[in-house]
Amino acid sequence: MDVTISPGPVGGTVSAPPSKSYTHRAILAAGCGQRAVVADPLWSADTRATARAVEAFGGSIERRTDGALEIQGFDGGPTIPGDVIDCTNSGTTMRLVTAIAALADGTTVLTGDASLRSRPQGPLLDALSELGATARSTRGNGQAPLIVDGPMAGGTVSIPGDVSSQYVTALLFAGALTDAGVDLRLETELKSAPYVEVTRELLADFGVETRETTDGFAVEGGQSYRPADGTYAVPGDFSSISYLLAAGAVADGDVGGATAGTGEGTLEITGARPSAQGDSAIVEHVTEFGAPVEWDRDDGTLTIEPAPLSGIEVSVADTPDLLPTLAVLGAVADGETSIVDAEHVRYKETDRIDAMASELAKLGVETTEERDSLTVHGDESTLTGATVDGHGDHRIVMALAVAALVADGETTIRGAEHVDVSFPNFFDAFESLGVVIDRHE
Ligand SMILES: O=C(O)C1=C[C@@H](OP(=O)(O)O)[C@@H](O)[C@H](O)C1
Ligand SMILES: C=C(OP(=O)(O)O)C(=O)O
Repeated sequence: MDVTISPGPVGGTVSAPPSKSYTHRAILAAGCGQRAVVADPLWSADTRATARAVEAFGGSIERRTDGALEIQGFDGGPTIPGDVIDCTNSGTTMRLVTAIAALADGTTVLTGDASLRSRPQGPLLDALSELGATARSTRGNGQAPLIVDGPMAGGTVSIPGDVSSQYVTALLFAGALTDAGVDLRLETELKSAPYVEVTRELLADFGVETRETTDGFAVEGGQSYRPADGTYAVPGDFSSISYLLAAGAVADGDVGGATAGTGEGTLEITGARPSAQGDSAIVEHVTEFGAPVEWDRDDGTLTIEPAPLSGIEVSVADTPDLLPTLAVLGAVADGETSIVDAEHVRYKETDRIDAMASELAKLGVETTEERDSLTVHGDESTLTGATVDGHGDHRIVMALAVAALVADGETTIRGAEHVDVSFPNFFDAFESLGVVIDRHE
C-alpha cells in the first residue's frame, strides 16, 4: 500500500498503542510458565510472530474479544517445533526465541524475511554454544536461517554490548530456565540499555529474579515464570508515541515554515503512563526542540501544541528507535540537529541512518551521515512534498508521515503497510487527528 498525505494541522485526542517490547516479553514469559493472561497487548505483525513461536514450543494462545491473550504455557520445557519458526520481520522475536530454542532437547530452525535474514545474530549464537547448546547460521555468516540444538546447561559467557541489547534479554529469559543459570559479562559498553531494564522489570513481574553484576547481568537457573496475580497489563508504547508527539510539535497548519507556532491544534495523547521504556525520553527531546510537552504521569496523558523548533544535539545510545523521529524534528527545526552514538541504528529493519538521509534528501532536506551519527541541516521552509520510500521499515514510514504534515505539497510514501509491525492503526490515528490521507496501491 502507498499513502498520499496532504500537509495540514493536527488536533484532538488519540490513544497510544500498547508497547511492542513489553508485549513480546509478556507473551514469551507467559509461554515459559503455566498459565497467564496478557491484558492490553499490542497485536501486530511482530508480536504475532512471538505468539506463533510460543505455540510452536507447545503453548497455546487464545485472543479474547477484549483483546487480552489467554496463554497456556509450555511450563519451562519447550517441545521441538513441528516446523521452521518464521520470525518474519521481528528482531526481538528471533533473538528471544533462539535462546528459548536452546532449552529444547532437539533441533529448532528459525528464519525470517529478507530484512531479518540480514541482521546480526552471531554473538548470540556464539554465546548459546558456549553455554552448552549448538547454535549456528546455515550460511555461516552469523545471520538467519539459524539452527539451534539444545538443551544448554548455562554457565558464564561473554558477549559484546554494542550490537544489540536483545542478546542480553534473550540470555536472561532463557537463563532462568537452565540448570546452572547464566552469568553474562559484557565485553563492550551496553547500547539500548533501557531495554534490558524493561526485561528485568517484566521478569520480576513474572517472579524471575535477575541481578546486575560488576560487568554485566546474572540470572539464577531453576526459576519459574509466574505473574503475581495471573494477569499482566501492557503499558503504552513510547516509540509509537514519538510520532504522535512529533506530529503535535510540527503540524501547525502552515506550509513552508513562515508562521510556525500559531497554536492551531492541541494534541492530547492518552495511555502514556511512565514505565522503564527509554524512549519516553522523547518527551524531553521534543521540549528541548522548543515545543513544551505537558505530561500528567498519573493519568498517563501528554499534551502538546506546535511551536517554532530549533536544532539540538541528542544521543540515541539508549534510544535507537527514536532516530527517525528525531531526524524529522531536526528537518523541521531551524539550524543543525546532531543525532549521535547511533551506529547500532544501522542494524535494524533497515540501515535507518542511511534510509533517513536518502528519504529526507528527496524532501529537500540536507543531512550529513557518518558511521555513528546523522546531522540534519533543518529549516521547515525547505520541506517539499515528494514520493518517498518506506524501505520496508515501519519506523521510516511513520517518521516520513510526520514530515509530510509540513511539506509543501503532497507526499506519497511507498510501502506504508509496514506500520503493521508496531502500530497497525497508525494511519487511522492520524486521520482521527484531522490528517488527510489517500491510501492506494
Ligand atoms: O528489546 C527490545 O524490545 C528492543 C530493543 C532494541 O533493539 P537493540 O537492543 O537491538 O538495539 C530496539 O531497537 C528494538 O526496537 C526493541
Ligand atoms: C528494531 C525494532 O524491532 P526489532 O529489533 O524487534 O525488529 C523496532 O521496532 O524498531
